[in-house]
Amino acid sequence: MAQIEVRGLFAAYDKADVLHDISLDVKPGKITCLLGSNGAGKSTLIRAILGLTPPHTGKILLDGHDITGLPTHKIVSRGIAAIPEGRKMFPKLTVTENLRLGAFQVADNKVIRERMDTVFEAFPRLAERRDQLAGTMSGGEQAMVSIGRGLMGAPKILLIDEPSLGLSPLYVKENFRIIEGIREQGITVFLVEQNVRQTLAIADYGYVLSGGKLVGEGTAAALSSDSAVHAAYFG
Ligand SMILES: Nc1ncnc2c1ncn2[C@@H]1O[C@H](COP(=O)(O)OP(=O)(O)OP(=O)(O)O)[C@@H](O)[C@H]1O
Repeated sequence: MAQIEVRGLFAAYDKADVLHDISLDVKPGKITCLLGSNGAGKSTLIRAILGLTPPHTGKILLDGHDITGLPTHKIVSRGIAAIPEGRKMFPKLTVTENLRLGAFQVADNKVIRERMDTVFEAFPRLAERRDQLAGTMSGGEQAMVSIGRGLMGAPKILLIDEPSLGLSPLYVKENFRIIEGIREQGITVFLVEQNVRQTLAIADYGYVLSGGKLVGEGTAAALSSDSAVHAAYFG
């Protein structure tokens, strides 16, 4: 069974229709990607899953339970964490303080310390810079803080919105390697991206969104050799 099932979803902002009849599955322990160019509706789908932009038609199931229309805090408390586009963080707080905020619902300091140790193991650079103000870190390091903060909630599912945005190729490579490591920990990943080549190199399965509609899907290997995907994204 898929961990997230989206069925016949339509979503709109006021009168502007954005998503049309979206159905997709996010399988447990896999990296599922959603590829699409600017304005395709990728972030809107993440918002719909999180209950921030509830769909006007269609359903979203989490582990077989209907979560459509639930408030965001209830959805998040069922084990979904989201890493927003643009590495939103608190620039005047240290790395440790930013990470701590990712576990705000946890009262036990021992649990918090253990989770932080796990994050520092995954990101040795954050361990070295744990007392640095996050706003003074490089873009790639801020991306690590952002992913690390998501992991502090010990999610079952991580929704990641365009982690490669604005990063140098070296940092993109490093962050994508980290996302592969997240899958190795058994965490389900839904990765929304424009960077087709790098995304398909780590994903298991993918969907292609264009103008708010799904125009393709398949295994990462199949999508890599799909002529329509190539025409749309590789030029
Ligand atoms: N709050 C909003 N109110 C009205 N329209 C919106 C709002 N947010 C997004 N849109 C519109 O919805 C469409 C899809 O936007 P969305 O952010 O989901 O696309 P995206 O694929 O994530 O794009 P990008 O890669 O540029 O972030 C766009 O036409 C955008 O202008």
